[in-house]
Amino acid sequence: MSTMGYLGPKGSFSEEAIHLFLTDHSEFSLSPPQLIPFPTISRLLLACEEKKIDWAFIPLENSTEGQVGVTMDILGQTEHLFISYEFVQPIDQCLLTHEPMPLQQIERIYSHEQALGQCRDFLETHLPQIEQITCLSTAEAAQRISSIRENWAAIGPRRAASLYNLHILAERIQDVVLNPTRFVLVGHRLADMSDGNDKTSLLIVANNTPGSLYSILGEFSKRLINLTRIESRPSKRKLGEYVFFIDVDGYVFAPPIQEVLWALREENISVKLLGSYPKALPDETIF
Ligand SMILES: O=C(O)C(=O)C[C@]1(C(=O)O)C=C[C@@H](O)C=C1
Repeated sequence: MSTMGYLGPKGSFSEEAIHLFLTDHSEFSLSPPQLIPFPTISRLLLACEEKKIDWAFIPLENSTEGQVGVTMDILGQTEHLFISYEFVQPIDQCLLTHEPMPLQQIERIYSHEQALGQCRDFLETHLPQIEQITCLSTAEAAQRISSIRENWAAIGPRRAASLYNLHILAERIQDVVLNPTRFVLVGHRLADMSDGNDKTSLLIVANNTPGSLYSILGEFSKRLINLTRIESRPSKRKLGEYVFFIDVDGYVFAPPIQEVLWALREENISVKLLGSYPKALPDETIF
């Protein structure tokens, strides 16, 4: 039986998404993986890198709050991991308490930083000046408040309420109704080419010289390769130095992408392949 890790404990958005992902992907149905919760995304990815687990299912970005920095940084540092699938899941945030109570009675609010960020307007409007406590996941927040009978609240998934015996005081409190998160499944080998609807994720370290990013993007543009995402993260070496996460349409062994990789190598630009995998959503989908 294979093993698949996720950000736990039970009742996290990651756990909810992993179940839906597995239902959608029949290739896992003959022999469903054993699901293993991890307390942090770093530990999860490092366990996968060290081959203690076969797969890691991790959040990468959210439409409201943006990139999950830790996922991007560690994916950039690991050497033997590839993104094999992506999965997009709508996220509805709930306000969870022990029992029904007026909002004004809440004294503290616990959640994961992504969830707090996704509900910033709600918190500013309805719970200004309330102490916010950042937890390792939304489910960990629900678990923490469930064991202490204070006027504390957690923000997290609806399912966490039933698992941790909490009351749902408010639903869909995220600032934007459509609030999808993109998760990726990371494993040890490059995925095979699919039916032609693949994308390739690359990490590119641009030189800090005039026009460097422009010339990198030019290599894709010259070959009519469509870029679907470009994000930067600090290089962590020097203030103002960045690395770029670029997603492009196509499988990595497609000749135009191979030509770009050769051209960049000739310009001494370092490129790391993060994976080539089937796109989760058709191009025209607006979430
Ligand atoms: O805290 C959780 O429940 C998670 O699974 C993590 C996470 C994230 O890091 O993006 C997953 C989906 C939501 O966007 C909020 C939190």
